[in-house]
Amino acid sequence: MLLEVNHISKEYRSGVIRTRTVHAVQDVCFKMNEGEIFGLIGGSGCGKTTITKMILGLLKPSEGSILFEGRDLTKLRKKEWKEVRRDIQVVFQHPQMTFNPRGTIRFACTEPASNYGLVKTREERNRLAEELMEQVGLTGDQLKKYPHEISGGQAQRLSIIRALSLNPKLLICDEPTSMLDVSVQAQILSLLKSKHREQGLAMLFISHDLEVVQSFCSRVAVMNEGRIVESGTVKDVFSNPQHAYTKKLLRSYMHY
Ligand SMILES: Nc1ncnc2c1ncn2[C@@H]1O[C@H](COP(=O)(O)OP(=O)(O)OP(=O)(O)O)[C@@H](O)[C@H]1O
Repeated sequence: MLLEVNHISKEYRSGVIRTRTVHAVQDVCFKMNEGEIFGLIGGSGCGKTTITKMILGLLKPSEGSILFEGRDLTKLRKKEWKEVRRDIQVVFQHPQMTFNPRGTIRFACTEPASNYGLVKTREERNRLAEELMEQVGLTGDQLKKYPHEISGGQAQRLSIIRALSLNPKLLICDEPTSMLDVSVQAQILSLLKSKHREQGLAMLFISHDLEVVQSFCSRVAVMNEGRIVESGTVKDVFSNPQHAYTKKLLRSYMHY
């Protein structure tokens, strides 16, 4: 088993005078096999990003455990996290935000591999940058540009390819195509699919785009108000939804 999310919950407390508790994630469980593409769907505010942040160690669950290859991520020390984070990479909705705005594309491409000492010399960095650019169909002269000077689709392709330069076992895709127009979406999905095939990459694919999830994922979990209300193979969930919320979600998608 690659990832086991066991009964995790997360509460946020906000407000100073009138404190308010938001139960963002409640008793969520799911498992992912090596090389699997697992979809997480649900409406806005249902807790998808909170789950992502907990898997990445950016937030600590209030309860529960997250096992990655059998290691409990909620108990790792900072130094141990650096090792694990090489195996768990993430692609966000807004790729530009993941790049340092003052660094060139050349710097952005090679930053993760440099941080892990995979490329050391200037020549190695340049070679890697050119290789990565080629893989996403960008030309060498774009290496001198800054992140804001390339298109959203180009930036997303780069953020994927640079995350994959570390050869991770799990890629978390948090709404990776929702800001892009349809033709660019297709390019991103085909890039992800080919990496899944070539590298046996597992993906946790978070999206509210049911069409994409249906064509891309093998299993899916449906979230509503912080809880998983239903999960199963994409085929079963989409053809025979059991929970009222799933039926409602699918009705708007395929006139169920
Ligand atoms: N830092 C925070 N403080 C207080 N409440 C928060 C915080 N972050 C998220 N929440 C609340 O927790 C709930 C879950 O948020 P989360 O961002 O995980 O949902 P989501 O499914 O990713 O939503 P979206 O699709 O809109 O990004 C929401 O009600 C949100 O308002």
